[in-house]
Formats: sequence, structure tokens, C-alpha cells
Amino acid sequence: MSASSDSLDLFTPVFKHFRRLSAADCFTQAYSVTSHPSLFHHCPITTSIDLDESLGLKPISSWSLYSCLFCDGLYFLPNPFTSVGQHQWVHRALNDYARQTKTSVGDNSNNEQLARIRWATLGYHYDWTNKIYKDDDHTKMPNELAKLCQIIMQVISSSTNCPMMQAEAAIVNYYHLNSTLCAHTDHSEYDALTKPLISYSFGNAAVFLIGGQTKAECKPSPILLQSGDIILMTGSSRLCFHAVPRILSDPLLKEILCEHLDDECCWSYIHDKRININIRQVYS
Ligand SMILES: O=C(O)CCC(=O)C(=O)O
Ligand SMILES: [Fe+2]
Repeated sequence: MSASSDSLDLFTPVFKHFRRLSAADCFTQAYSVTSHPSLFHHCPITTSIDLDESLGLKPISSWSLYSCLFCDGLYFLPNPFTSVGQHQWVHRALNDYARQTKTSVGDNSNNEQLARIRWATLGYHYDWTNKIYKDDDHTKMPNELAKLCQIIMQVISSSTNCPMMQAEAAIVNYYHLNSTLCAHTDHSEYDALTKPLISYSFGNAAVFLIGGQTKAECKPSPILLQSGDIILMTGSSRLCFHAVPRILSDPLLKEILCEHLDDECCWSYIHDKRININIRQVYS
């Protein structure tokens, strides 16, 4: 008897493929603008905004924005951060976000717990057990994170037909080199289909897989995410299955953060980790 289309899983075999692949082959097989230019469509940026220095961004005139031709509604903004900026965001994720809020290792992480931390939540806290947000479980969204989200949204939505979004909840994911994130969809936000989700990567590289709204719809596509890269999921991509099968030690990381190697604490953490910060609007 053949598998019904509902039970057909085109996602897991690709996840397993990238789990097993050599790091060198992951770097070449996962899509980037340089390795697979025909899969990315350049979207000219038409806006100019004065940037607050605390955001650690390069001038907008130097950014390149792409829509991903392999996934409708997915946008890719290769690293718009300065190396000082990337360091600042890693520093905030470790020294502020991991210590002040709810995390996988309790509310007040010390240095030993920091090594074990897997996630932190900010703004409306995600309840992982019940897969909901509660309107009475909320801490302040850090100002600089809300500001960063607003600038990125303004640039992308003025250059595409992507709607704006308010930063109401953030999940910070802390990955070791052998960590994975299983296939899932992010559908707990009230207006998930019309409010985009922004996702920032810092530290080592990752293979990010994005497929269809069911695992049977299509094979997932692999994207290479490196330090500073931003993706935005809107439209139909917002509800697509995605996963991180692989974290890759990035030989360029030392060079990117080299000016800041005197910050021993940050480097000793990030040299074999990846940090992902993703931002959502919870309520409509
Ligand atoms: O680490 C990533 O790039 C993805 C994280 C993610 O999908 C999530 O937290 O929902
Ligand atoms: Fe997700």
C-alpha cells in the first residue's frame, strides 16, 4: 500500500542528509547568494533612514536584500552588521538576555548555567508546554531589539510588499556545534499569516531548512546562515516547516570578531556556538 500524501514526509530525509554530511559539503550544498545566485532575486532598497549607532548596522546603502525564489515569502538580508555590531549583539544575548529573563536554565543564570543555556524568551514569554503566549506573562522587550526590528522591517517593507510587524516576543536560541532544532512551524501567534517573523544569526554558521506548510508538500531547501545574516518569513513562508539540522564551525568567525578578541568572555562562549534571535508579533 502506498503512503497517503498526509503521511509522506519529504522533510526528515533532507534533515538526516545534512546531519550526516561533511562540514565542507554542507557549506557548498546549502544555498547562499554567492554559491547559488540563480535562487535569489535582488530587491533594490529604496529607503534611507538615519541609523542609531547602538544598532551596530552598516549604512543601508551597502545592504543587499533578496527574495528567495525557492520559498514564496522568504527574504534574505546577508549580514548588514559591522563586526563591532555583531559583537555587541552576542554580548547582549549573553550578558543581558540570558540573565534577565526566562531561560531554559531558570530565571537567574550564572556563568556555569550559561554554558548549558538553550533558550531565553523576551517580551511575551512563550509557554513551551502548552505552545501559547499568555497576556499576563510579559517582560519589557529590550529597547535596542525593538529598534533593530523596526529598522529592518521599515527597510524590507518599503522595498517589497511585506507588511510591518511590532516586536512583541523574542526567542533567543543558543546552539552548541552538535545542537539541532527539529522541524516545526511557528503558528502560536494570533496573526501568524499576516505578521512576519524576523530571525538574526550570530556566531557559527547553520544549515537552515525550509519546506512547505506540510512535510509532504515539498522537499525543504537548505540555506546557509552565517554571522549577521537576517531572514524574514512572511506570506506563505511564515507557516512553513523549518529546522536547523546542522551548526557549522565557521573559519571566518575569528576574523569577523577579531577586533574584539580581548573580550575573553564573549569569545570563549561564541567560538563554538551559534546564537539565533527571532522576533514575532503575538497579538494583532
Ligand atoms: O535558529 C534558527 O535559525 C531558527 C530558530 C527557530 O526556528 C525558532 O526559534 O522558532
Ligand atoms: Fe521557528
